[in-house]
Amino acid sequence: MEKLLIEGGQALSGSVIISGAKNAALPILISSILTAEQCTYTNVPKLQDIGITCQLLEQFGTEVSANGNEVVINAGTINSTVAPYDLVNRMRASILVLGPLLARFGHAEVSLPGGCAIGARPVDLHIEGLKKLGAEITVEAGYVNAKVNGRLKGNRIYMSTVSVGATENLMMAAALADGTTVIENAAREPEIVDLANCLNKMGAKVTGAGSNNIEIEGVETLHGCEHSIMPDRIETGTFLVAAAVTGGEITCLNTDYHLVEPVVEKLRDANALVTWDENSIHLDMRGRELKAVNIKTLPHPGFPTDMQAQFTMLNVVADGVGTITETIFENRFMHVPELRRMGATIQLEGNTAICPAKNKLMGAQVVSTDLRASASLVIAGLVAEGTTQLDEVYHIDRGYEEIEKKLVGLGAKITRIKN
Ligand SMILES: CC(=O)N[C@H]1[C@@H](OP(=O)(O)OP(=O)(O)OC[C@H]2O[C@@H](n3ccc(=O)[nH]c3=O)[C@H](O)[C@@H]2O)O[C@H](CO)[C@@H](O)[C@@H]1O
Ligand SMILES: C=C(OP(=O)(O)O)C(=O)O
Repeated sequence: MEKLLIEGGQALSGSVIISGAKNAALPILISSILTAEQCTYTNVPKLQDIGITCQLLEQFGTEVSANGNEVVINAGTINSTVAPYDLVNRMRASILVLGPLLARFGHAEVSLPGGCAIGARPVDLHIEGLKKLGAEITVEAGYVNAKVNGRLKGNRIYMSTVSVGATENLMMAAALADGTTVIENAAREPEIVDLANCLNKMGAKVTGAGSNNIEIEGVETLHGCEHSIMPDRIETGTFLVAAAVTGGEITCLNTDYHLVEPVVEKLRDANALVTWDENSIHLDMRGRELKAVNIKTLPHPGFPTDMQAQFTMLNVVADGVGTITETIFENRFMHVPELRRMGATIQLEGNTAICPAKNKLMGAQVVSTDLRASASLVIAGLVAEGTTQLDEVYHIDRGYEEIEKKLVGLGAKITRIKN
């Protein structure tokens, strides 16, 4: 198992290039299933989850070639519509293959992803939505078996809970359906907009992405495309928080302020000086006292749950009382016991984490439990006195491209130990 060793005490300083967004790249790579023509994607982050997605696509018979941050996929050669448990259980977003496989081939057999460290994460909305489009679906022996006679049929789908993944799955399925689909109470995340833009380049007719009513006029076939993945707003936010917490000064390049507005607002509440231009964001915390903030996670454009752990960590070392309420996932405070091992005082009351006062952290051996929990522990290691050993770093490799290389470039002392 690989570990990260982090020597605390360096203020981050300099520029960092932000990678393409994991959460946009996953559905977009999967959308290649919808066409028999070649699709070329650029600015794809080199991440463990991208590797698993490529393996999953290859398992269907798709031809995939990756060169740096470019991935070329030809799904004209698909000869299987089965997504097996051993790949799906390594990455929950694998469930996104269900809609595209069903829409193009009329059948799909996809393992249920199951829960993960942050919550039960059911897929009922994906299944109910596809049924509304005319699919016959049964769940047996841990697999979702879906089929349709002929094409899926466009319909009105009201989502009782705002779900990013279900919105994406249904958008992709509806793109090849017969007739028009309207997804009401759709998720509004920027990654949904990136997927819609990519689908439209393939000849789909999607309007309203980014609002809570998305309309998809189905077409008979889609064609290949070239698409550059949007910047990762969560990676951007994570570097900004790391710079704020260490009292540093950084510029995030190849990103977009509009993607991280809710995060930047909270950094300003925390007393950071933040400025931006068209594709960079600058944060300066030198000589400024970090202040605790109050946050409630919400679907976009609210504050993103994927930045909750990093801000919980910020509150641990900030002046004043900070309160963080998690409303999206029922178990997303796995970082709290690990932060406590480093000296953090955090009270957990239901779905709220209260940091009553400023703490001084000491390096310790801690363990990654999930992707963003790991990010918060890396940030903790950057400010703690002494050395922090972060175990099970594969979690962080799911979502941060070359994390230690980027941090070292900003002056951090961090090394990876490969056993
Ligand atoms: C690959 C990807 O893009 N992952 C993101 C995506 O996950 P994901 O798409 O899995 O998250 P959802 O938006 O679907 O989940 C939101 C809430 O809806 C619930 N739910 C979801 C589907 C369903 O069928 N039934 C149901 O009850 C979930 O348990 C959760 O409580 O959005 C989350 C919320 O912004 C982010 O934290 C993840 O980083
Ligand atoms: C929860 C996350 O991802 P996933 O949905 O892939 O587990 C995340 O990116 O923070």
